[in-house]
Amino acid sequence: MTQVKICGLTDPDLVRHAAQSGADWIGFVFAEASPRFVTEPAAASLLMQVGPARPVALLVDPVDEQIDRIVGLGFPILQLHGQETPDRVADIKARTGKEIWKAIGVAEADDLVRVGDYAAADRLLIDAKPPKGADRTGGHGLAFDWNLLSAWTAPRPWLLAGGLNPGNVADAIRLTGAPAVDVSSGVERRKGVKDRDLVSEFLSAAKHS
Ligand SMILES: O=C(O)c1ccccc1N[C@@H]1O[C@H](COP(=O)(O)O)[C@@H](O)[C@H]1O
Repeated sequence: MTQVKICGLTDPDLVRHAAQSGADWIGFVFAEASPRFVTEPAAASLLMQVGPARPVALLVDPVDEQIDRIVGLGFPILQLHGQETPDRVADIKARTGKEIWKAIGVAEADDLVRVGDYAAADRLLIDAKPPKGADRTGGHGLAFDWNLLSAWTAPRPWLLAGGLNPGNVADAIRLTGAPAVDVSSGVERRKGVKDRDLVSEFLSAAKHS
């Protein structure tokens, strides 16, 4: 069954709802430019609501001090969504011993070549590139051309992200063979505010495809 991450939750009821509805992972965004930003104290309290889902800390080019604080909160998984190099990802893996995900922005076939360099990442998150001049590296609700993945062999476990929603996630899984998917904007009616029904619909569509 396809695994699902719901990312960018800020409300304890929604965290409980996503977990009880079958989300495998729940993501918390520690990037201040994001409309889904959570402070570390807020995250500490949201973490108590994740139930059987696994929490993921989304970080953008984090310094060591931030990493240490986030690990101290109890996050078992760090999603690196900035310009982290393969060496920096390896450093963070060695420093924390935690499960590390590395997001890769894709717009053309060449973008997939460099994923092989990220040998220290436990999982790759294949996402659309942000629009030019954007103030943040993800969470724009934009998809890339999924056909780029149809003949791609992933070097390690991976998730598909970027512009997914309840209406397109089944097609995306069918076309790309993604074993796991990640959504943020596609389960919101207002930017940064998750919608219970859309979260349920997304989980149902992804899990039944
Ligand atoms: O969600 C954000 O605001 C965000 C900010 C900075 C980096 C990444 C962010 N979100 C991640 O972007 C992808 C795709 O999101 P969307 O579904 O297209 O809105 C996803 O991995 C989010 O975790």
